[in-house]
Amino acid sequence: MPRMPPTGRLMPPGGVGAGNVFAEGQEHGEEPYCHEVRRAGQVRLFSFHAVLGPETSQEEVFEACRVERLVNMAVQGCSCAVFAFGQTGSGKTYTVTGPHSEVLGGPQEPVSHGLIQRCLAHLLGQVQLRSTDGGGVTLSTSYLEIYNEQVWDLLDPQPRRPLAVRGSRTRGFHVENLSVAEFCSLDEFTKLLEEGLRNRHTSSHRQNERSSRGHAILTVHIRTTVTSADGGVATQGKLSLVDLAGSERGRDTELQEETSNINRSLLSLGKCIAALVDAKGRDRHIPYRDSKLTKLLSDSLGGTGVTLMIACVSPTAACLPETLNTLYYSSRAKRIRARPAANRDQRDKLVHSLQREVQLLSAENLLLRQRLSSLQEARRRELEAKDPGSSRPQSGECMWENSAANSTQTGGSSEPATVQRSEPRRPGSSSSCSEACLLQGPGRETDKLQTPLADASPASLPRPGEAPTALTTSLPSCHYSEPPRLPEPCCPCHWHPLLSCPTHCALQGALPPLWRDRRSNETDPRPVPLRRTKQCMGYTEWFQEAGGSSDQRARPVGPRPLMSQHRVVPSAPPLPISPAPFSSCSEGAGRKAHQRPMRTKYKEGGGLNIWMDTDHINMSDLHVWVKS
Ligand SMILES: Nc1ncnc2c1ncn2[C@@H]1O[C@H](COP(=O)(O)OP(=O)(O)OP(=O)(O)O)[C@@H](O)[C@H]1O
Repeated sequence: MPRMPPTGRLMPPGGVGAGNVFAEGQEHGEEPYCHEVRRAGQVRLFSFHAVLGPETSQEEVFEACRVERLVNMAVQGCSCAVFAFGQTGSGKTYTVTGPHSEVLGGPQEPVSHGLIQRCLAHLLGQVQLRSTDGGGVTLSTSYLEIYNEQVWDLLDPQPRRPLAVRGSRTRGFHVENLSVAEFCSLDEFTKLLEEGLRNRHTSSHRQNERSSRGHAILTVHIRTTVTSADGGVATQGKLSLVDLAGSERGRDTELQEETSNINRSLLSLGKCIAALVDAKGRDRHIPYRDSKLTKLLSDSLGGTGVTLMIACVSPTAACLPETLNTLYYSSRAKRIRARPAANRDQRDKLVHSLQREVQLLSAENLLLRQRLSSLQEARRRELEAKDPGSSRPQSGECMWENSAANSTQTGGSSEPATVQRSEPRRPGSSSSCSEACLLQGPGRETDKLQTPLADASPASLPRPGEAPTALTTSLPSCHYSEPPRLPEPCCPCHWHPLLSCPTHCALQGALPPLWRDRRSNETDPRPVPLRRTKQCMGYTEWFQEAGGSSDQRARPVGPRPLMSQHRVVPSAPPLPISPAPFSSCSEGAGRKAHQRPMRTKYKEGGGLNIWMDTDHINMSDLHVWVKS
C-alpha cells in the first residue's frame, strides 16, 4: 500500500528515501527491515520490522503488520493497540480507516478498507469460531477523540461537554460516562464507525485538505464468557486502534492552539516512551499523567498489553526534519519490552486472591503451631530440669487450670497474670485433657472451629444468651464444661495471635495479653470501656457480634450478658510472641518506620493491615512468608 499522499510521490534529487510505512511491533521477533534516509551524502540507517513502499495495498499492510495476531491476542484477553503516528498528511487516517471520501461518502470498497474494518472482519470470524466451540463472546465499542486536551465522545450525536478522565486502582485510567455500544455484525459496527468519523474535528490546511485535529481512539472490548466445562476462565480483552493527530510546525495562526496541543501531547507520549525504554526496575516513574493521551494509552504502552506502532512518513525533501523525528520516535518505541498477560475476569481474580490468602494463612498457622510446640517443649525441659518427673501433666491435670486459679485469686484486680508466676491451666478443663491436647489440640481445634464458622449462615449463628451449640459440641468437653474464666488481662488487646502489645507483652515476655472482660464481674461498678474497634475484632468476637441483633447489641441499660459465656474460647493457649514478629493496626494507625507492609487482609467492615517487624523476625519465619 502506498503510504504517502499522491502529491508526495515525486522524489526530488537528493531527497528522502522511498520507504514510507514503518511497522513497529513489540511482538515481532524476526529479522528487521532497514530504511535509509539520505541527504547531502549523509546516511542514516533505521531498522524496523517491516518497511512498506508506496505501492503496498491496504491488504498487504494488514498482513505485513501482522495485525491478525494482535486481534487473536485480544480475544484471549490481552490489551492490544495499534498506533498510526507521523507527520500531518502522511497517511495515518488513510491507513487506519481508509480514504475519507469513501468512508463518509457511501459504501466503501472492500479493497480500500483500513486496518479498523479488517481487524473487525477478522475478529468477527474468530468470534463465530468460538461460538461454535461453545464459548460466548460479547463485543462492544467506544470511540473518543482528544481534541485540545479535552475528551469528546464520538458516538454521542450531541455531545454537550467534554468527558473527564479518571484513574482507579481496579480500572486504571478511564473516561467517565463514555458511551459503549454493543454490536454483533460488521454492518452494525460500520455504522458506528461512520458516525464517529463524522463527529471528528477536522480542518483544512496547506498539507492536508481534511486534517485530523485530535487523536482518535477506537476501542473494541472483547468479553469472553465460559460455557464449556473445561474449566477455562472468562477474559476481558481490548483492542485499541489509535489515529494520532499529525505532528506539524504550526504557521497557521488559526490552528495555533490545536497545533500546540497536538504537539504537546505527542511530546508527552515521547517522554513516556523514553521513560519506558530507559527506566529499569519497579520504581521507575513514567509520566503518564502529563497528558490525557498518555493516560488513556498507559495500559497499552507500559502495562500488560502489546502495541504495534505504524510510523507514516512523507517522501518529500521538505519534510525531512519531520521524517527524521518520526523515525527516531518509532525506533525508540521499538525498544519497549512488552509483558503481555490476559486480563482475567474480576471474579476469577477474586478466587485467585482468596486462594493466595488461604495459602498465606496456612503458612502462618504452621509457623504459629511450630512456635507453640517449641515453647511447650522448652517449658517441659525447664520443669524437668527443676524437678524431674513433675513436668508432665498428670492424669487429671491441665496446665491451664493454675491460670484459672490465679485469676480467681487476684479477684478481678488489674494486675496481669503471667506464666512466670504460676503454671497456667486452662479454665474449665477436665481430667481428660492430656499433654497431647496442649501440643496438638490447637491445630485440631482450630480446624474444628473453622469448619462450622465457614458453614454458618447468619440465621444459624448464636444470639446473645444462647450457647454456641454447633461449636461447643464439636470441641472437647473439657473446654466448655463451665463458662471459661479468662486469665487476667495485661492490656486492652485480645490474644489474637497477630496482635501485639508493645508495652505489656514485651515486659512479660511469655503470653500475649488476654482481653479482660470486666462485664463478667457484675459487682464491678466501673464502666466498661470499649476496648477494641470492629476493625480489630478477632473472629470469635465477630461471631458474637454477628449473633445478636443490633437492638440487643445497643442495649444501654440492664444487666449486660456475660460475654465470656458466649465467647468461643479456642483451646490453643495464647501464643508466645515475644517480641512479636507480626503486628497489626487499623488503617493508617500505629505504623512505624521500621515496619514494612506484608499484605492486606480483607475483613468485613474494614481492613486489617498486617505489618512485619523486621527487627524481630528470624530467618526461618521470613522463609515461610516469602515462600508463600
Ligand atoms: N497511500 C495513499 N494512497 C493514496 N492516497 C493517500 C495515501 N495516503 C494518504 N493519502 C491521501 O492523502 C491525504 C492525507 O492523508 P491522511 O488524511 O490520511 O493523512 P493524515 O496523516 O491522517 O493527516 P493528518 O494528521 O493531518 O490528519 C488524504 O486525502 C488521503 O486520501
